[in-house]
Amino acid sequence: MTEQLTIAMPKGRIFQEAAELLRKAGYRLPPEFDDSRKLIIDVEEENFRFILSKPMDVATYVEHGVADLGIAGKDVLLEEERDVYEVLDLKISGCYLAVAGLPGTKMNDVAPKVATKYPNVAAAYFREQGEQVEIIKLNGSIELAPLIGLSDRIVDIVSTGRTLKENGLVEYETITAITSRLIVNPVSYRIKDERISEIVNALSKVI
Ligand SMILES: Nc1ncnc2c1ncn2[C@@H]1O[C@H](COP(=O)(O)OP(=O)(O)OP(=O)(O)O)[C@@H](O)[C@H]1O
Ligand SMILES: O=P(O)(O)OC[C@H]1O[C@H](OP(=O)(O)OP(=O)(O)O)[C@H](O)[C@@H]1O
Repeated sequence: MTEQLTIAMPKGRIFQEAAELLRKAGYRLPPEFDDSRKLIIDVEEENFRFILSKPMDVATYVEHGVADLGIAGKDVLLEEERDVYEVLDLKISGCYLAVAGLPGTKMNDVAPKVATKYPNVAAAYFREQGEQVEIIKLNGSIELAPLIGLSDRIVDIVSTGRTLKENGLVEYETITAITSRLIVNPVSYRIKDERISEIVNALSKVI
């Protein structure tokens, strides 16, 4: 009997693409994967336990070792800097992080404000540019901030660009490209190396 692997999956946008990739790699996932409110799904045949968490929390479960593996957006990994190994770029859920704002505007000379869901990434980016900014943490609808005068700029995810366009905002700088990654708990990586290598190899072939 092979040892069980616990895999933290992000609910939301990444989930379907990640499930599709696992299926392509030859893993048989039950119908619950397609339509269920369950947060733990055991797949006995593969000896997998899937836990379904918020995307921002995947790396937390993996760092603490309650999940051996996880699938997380690079944006989350940059923001949280968890103690996990990033072993594979799954090349799914592609998007990028950018600085945006109202067109034809300059950042305020005194204490310019930047609204974002990614305060660490944004602070590091502006520090590297030698610009002192005040970071305002928001949890969503980031594009609202410059429209309503809360901030001069935002740092947010852009995918199709539709949200920026429909809100009359423009992109000023691209920070970095984002895809989803396979992450591993460092202890699991040592003690469950065979099973983990197996899944990494299977996924590598279908990326
Ligand atoms: N257009 C996009 N907007 C946001 N995230 C995207 C986009 N495209 C791909 N992603 C990836 O999906 C992840 C976020 O997924 P999702 O939007 O389902 O979660 P969330 O932001 O926690 O959602 P919620 O709005 O429920 O809090 C990001 O970490 C990123 O890697
Ligand atoms: O370039 P686009 O394809 O328009 O995608 C980018 C938008 O999608 C995300 O928001 P989400 O839909 O997750 O809502 P949120 O603002 O509540 O986080 C992101 O924060 C942008 O607002």
